[in-house]
Amino acid sequence: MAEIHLKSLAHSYNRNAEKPEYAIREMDHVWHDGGAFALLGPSGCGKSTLLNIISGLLKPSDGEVLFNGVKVNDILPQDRNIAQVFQFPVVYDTMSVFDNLAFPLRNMGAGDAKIQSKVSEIAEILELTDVLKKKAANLTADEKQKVSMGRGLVRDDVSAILFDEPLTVIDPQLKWKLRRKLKQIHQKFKTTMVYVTHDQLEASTFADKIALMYQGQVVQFGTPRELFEQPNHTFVGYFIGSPGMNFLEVKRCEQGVCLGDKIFPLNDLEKQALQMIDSNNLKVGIRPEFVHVWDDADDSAYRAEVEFVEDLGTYKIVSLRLGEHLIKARLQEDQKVPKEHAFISFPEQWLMLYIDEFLVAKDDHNEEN
Ligand SMILES: Nc1ncnc2c1ncn2[C@@H]1O[C@H](COP(=O)(O)OP(=O)(O)OP(=O)(O)O)[C@@H](O)[C@H]1O
Repeated sequence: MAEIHLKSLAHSYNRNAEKPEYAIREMDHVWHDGGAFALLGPSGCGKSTLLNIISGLLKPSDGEVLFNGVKVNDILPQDRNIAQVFQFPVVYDTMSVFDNLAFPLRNMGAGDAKIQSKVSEIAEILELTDVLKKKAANLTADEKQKVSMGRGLVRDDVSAILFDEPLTVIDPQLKWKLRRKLKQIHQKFKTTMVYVTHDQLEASTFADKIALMYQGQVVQFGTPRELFEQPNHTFVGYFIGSPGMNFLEVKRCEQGVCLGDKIFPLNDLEKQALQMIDSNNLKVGIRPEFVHVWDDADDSAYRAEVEFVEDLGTYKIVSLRLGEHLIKARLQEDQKVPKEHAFISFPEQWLMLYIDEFLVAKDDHNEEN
């Protein structure tokens, strides 16, 4: 197992072009030894590129990849001791399921007893025991992908296991089950695992920590809760949550920042940041879950017009018009649904200030990044 450090890493597929474009923009990132991580982000943000750089399928144009402090840039993929599971099954059709699973172990010279016990163990977890003797060619697509995953999981001496959207071809029912199984496997073997996905639910159920990528960089690395409660960039706010965070453009005013004639009070750190950074790109962000919706006026509440209500079964999302802004609020099942207008307020604790799209921390306890 290994700690994987990406040091001043950058990658361009057309580095020699007059104006090279960077799929990975310079970044530093550490995947700690033994963690279960998700690499989450929209299509084209650079997830697969990053994974292929770690496994060695791609050589970065700049920077270093370090495994436990040792530079591996020039080490071939097969010598990096990494297992990689791809989006589509990679199995040997002519071999039995047992032989497919045994393949990585035989390659490393494992003895028969070890092969037998590891293959049985992994087959049992992935519910492949009944098909061990079957030819891989005769399996369903789901089963083939389980075999592919099993081949990634069967060795316990790997530095890391990289999963590149491994559940794409899997039936939705089984997807959920396999995610739980992967989590169990991680808890049992504690191998460093990096799981690429563009699905936030998949990332949150699998990973202890999520690296959210945007335009070739990791913009936030934290627990699912940290990404939800304190998105450190407006993109994280938009991308995480369903629906995403509300952002309101605000202006500087004497007591803090203002939306029309309403003042959003700031704490000392936020005020300091506002003084230090000379920018008028100012936004406040609040999650729909934290917007309070009232029937009656109150000093701190804004009157907003109800535009529409979406009923999502166990909760409702109400869209409220406040001047030029459309604000979404999440109402619990038992909450009264406003008809034409409502009063909304934003609890200070959950109101975040963004300057030039970056969060101004409310306190000094910076999360490890
Ligand atoms: N082989 C390649 N040659 C040139 N450009 C590439 C190549 N592979 C990827 N790119 C570009 O690099 C950027 C990052 O792509 P990458 O596939 O890493 O993103 P991704 O986040 O994995 O996307 P997806 O979720 O759609 O797979 C994109 O702009 C893509 O067009």
